[in-house]
Amino acid sequence: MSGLQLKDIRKSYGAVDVIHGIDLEIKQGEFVVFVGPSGCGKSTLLRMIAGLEEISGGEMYIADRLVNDVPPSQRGIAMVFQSYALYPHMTVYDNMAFGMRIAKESKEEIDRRVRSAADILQLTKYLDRLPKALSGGQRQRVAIGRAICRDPKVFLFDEPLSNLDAALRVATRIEIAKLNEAMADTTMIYVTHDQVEAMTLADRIVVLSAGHIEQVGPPLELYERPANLFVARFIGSPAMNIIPAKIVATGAETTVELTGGKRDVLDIATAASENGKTASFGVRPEDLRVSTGDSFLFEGTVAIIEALGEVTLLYIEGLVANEPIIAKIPGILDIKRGDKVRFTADKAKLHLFDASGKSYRA
Ligand SMILES: Nc1ncnc2c1ncn2[C@@H]1O[C@H](COP(=O)(O)OP(=O)(O)OP(=O)(O)O)[C@@H](O)[C@H]1O
Repeated sequence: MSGLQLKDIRKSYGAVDVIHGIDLEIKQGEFVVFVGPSGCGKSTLLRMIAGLEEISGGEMYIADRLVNDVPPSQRGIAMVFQSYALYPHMTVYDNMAFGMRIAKESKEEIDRRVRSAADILQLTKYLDRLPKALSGGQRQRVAIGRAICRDPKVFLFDEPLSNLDAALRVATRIEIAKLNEAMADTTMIYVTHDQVEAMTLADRIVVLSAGHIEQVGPPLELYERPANLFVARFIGSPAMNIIPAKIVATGAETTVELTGGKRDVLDIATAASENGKTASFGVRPEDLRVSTGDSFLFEGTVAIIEALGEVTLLYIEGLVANEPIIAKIPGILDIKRGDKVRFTADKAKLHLFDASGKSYRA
């Protein structure tokens, strides 16, 4: 049984098209994270799944039932927002029980579900408290608990951790990961700006840009094999370094000439027709190593050093105009500002994209 199916889903506000035809199948029990730059349509898509926004075109199925015209309350979904929206005058217990009381569930069933949700979220000892006597993280857990009590088929999260401070974010993120394990049959869809949340929580990440899907896949697949420049730059922090290049030899391996004239051989196959074309050479900051020998990918002058103890970030100038190349090297380095440094990386970690941004590896 399919958890959720989106077929050519579209959204327009008047004459403005914001979602341009999304096709996506989400399995029951899967945890899917939507990421993308501000304004790409993540929230709009989530709100269409919830039934809070009308669908302008296409078909949406939840558990194999067409839901385009089904009201939110009958879709079997529960949504958790960044603002927890608890009732301030009600205890934690009553906040969690509220929806079930409206739905006229029996007292016993309400009690069973509230206590089970409180147990999963470690809220049992707070059940008699009012929201004002809870921390932000605890309040967000109550909001999640309230959603669990509805026993949804699909759980939607719209940046649920963005109002929490750093330590609480981590703790609540771990709670959500545990919740996902405890509710293995419940499909979860999660919108975030946070790379770590996306990478750690998702079974699959959906990268959106300007109302369409750029790539869908497990987090490490997107990290290791981005299908295009957009995904390469979006997944990973600091972002992948991109150096303009020209293809000068093709075949099972490809030789490129970087801006500045250095030639490198990549173990990426290209067709003869690609010879002479402009391309983008990519390497992640954490994949770069300082080279002491004659073999290196490129060299540049160190403009800024950020020594964080655990790692050192080197900002290298002289290769790409107005955009330093960043190297993230473990430990503390004996390198000074102004030093000329050569860098290398494993061949398997190098990326090459064509002029339209498509990866030659994919
Ligand atoms: N009611 C509306 N009328 C017109 N345009 C809208 C409306 N709501 C959203 N939009 C537009 O739709 C696009 C998608 O918005 P949406 O909020 O889904 O983006 P998002 O990816 O969630 O952004 P953010 O990360 O900033 O929350 C944006 O360009 C936005 O300006």
